[in-house]
Amino acid sequence: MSKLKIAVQKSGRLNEESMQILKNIGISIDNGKEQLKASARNFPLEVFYLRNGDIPQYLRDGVVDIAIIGENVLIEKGEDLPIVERLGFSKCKVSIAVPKSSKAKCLRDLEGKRIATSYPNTVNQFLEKNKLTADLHVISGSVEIAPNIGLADAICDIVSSGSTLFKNGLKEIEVLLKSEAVLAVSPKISEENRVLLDTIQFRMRAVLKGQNSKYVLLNAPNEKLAQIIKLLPGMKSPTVLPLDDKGWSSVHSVINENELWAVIDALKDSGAQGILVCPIEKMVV
Ligand SMILES: Nc1ncnc2c1ncn2[C@@H]1O[C@H](COP(=O)(O)OP(=O)(O)OP(=O)(O)O)[C@@H](O)[C@H]1O
Ligand SMILES: O=P(O)(O)OC[C@H]1O[C@H](OP(=O)(O)OP(=O)(O)O)[C@H](O)[C@@H]1O
Ligand SMILES: [Mg+2]
Repeated sequence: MSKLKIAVQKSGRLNEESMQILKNIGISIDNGKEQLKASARNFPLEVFYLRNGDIPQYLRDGVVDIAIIGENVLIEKGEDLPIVERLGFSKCKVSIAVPKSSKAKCLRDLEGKRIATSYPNTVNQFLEKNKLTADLHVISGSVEIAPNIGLADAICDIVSSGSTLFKNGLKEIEVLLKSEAVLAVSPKISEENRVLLDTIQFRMRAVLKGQNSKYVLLNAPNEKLAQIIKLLPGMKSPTVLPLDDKGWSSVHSVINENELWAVIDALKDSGAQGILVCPIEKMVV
């Protein structure tokens, strides 16, 4: 029987959450991180532990069928590779920053200047689009130090909380792209393995949808029910059950996490009491 081959980052920021997603979709991996390759016990899946930056080439060559990878790395090295799922973690930006004392306020002020980066293709594409030229210095890490040691006038690197920029006396002047972990696919995946991928994607969507939603239970006086139900769309419509206390009902529904607090405020204003919010593990719609 054919096995689906998935690449995950061997170690680093993506590893833990990538393995957690596989666990959440019910796949248990024999612990073989040291072996660089491991098999799933209960699904036809092989896990390859690789460097994030090497994964686009492995996908292109068909060495692996799918991968959990930073979108920024795909934009830098694998724009030809399709993304089939956005996984919602490792969110970051790729930005241009300059020393706080610099007069440069936007990309235009960097014409002819030196930019240090680990993302040369991303920077070059952006410069070309804006009809600018700059002198790129490609370095593989600790990019934020480059202006302080006189190597560059600006940098282009990953920004998340902004604390690395702050600690190095830099300010962001341009966001080139926003990134998160994604599921990417090899153009060489076989038909047989695509069927396995469909199963993985179905399960991942159920987990992601669950993570973005909350199960809400509340008590409401019956005369306020109509108003309260209007605030709660639910998966189909809210469940309404009578309470032992005559004149009261229990209302159950599902709410998107982004809207949660606004809806709770409205529910309270409409007379809802005893509001409980519970996590949802999986949600199949
Ligand atoms: N500070 C951050 N906050 C959020 N996400 C980040 C941050 N830094 C990196 N990432 C994301 O996590 C991915 C992996 O980053 P990490 O630093 O672990 O590895 P890397 O050095 O880019 O890759 P490699 O595995 O090739 O060594 C990045 O490609 C990016 O998508
Ligand atoms: O805005 P912040 O929250 O400070 O995050 C940004 C920093 O995080 C990443 O480095 P990382 O810690 O992964 O180290 P690395 O350069 O060794 O990969 C990235 O290269 C930035 O330096
Ligand atoms: Mg890093």
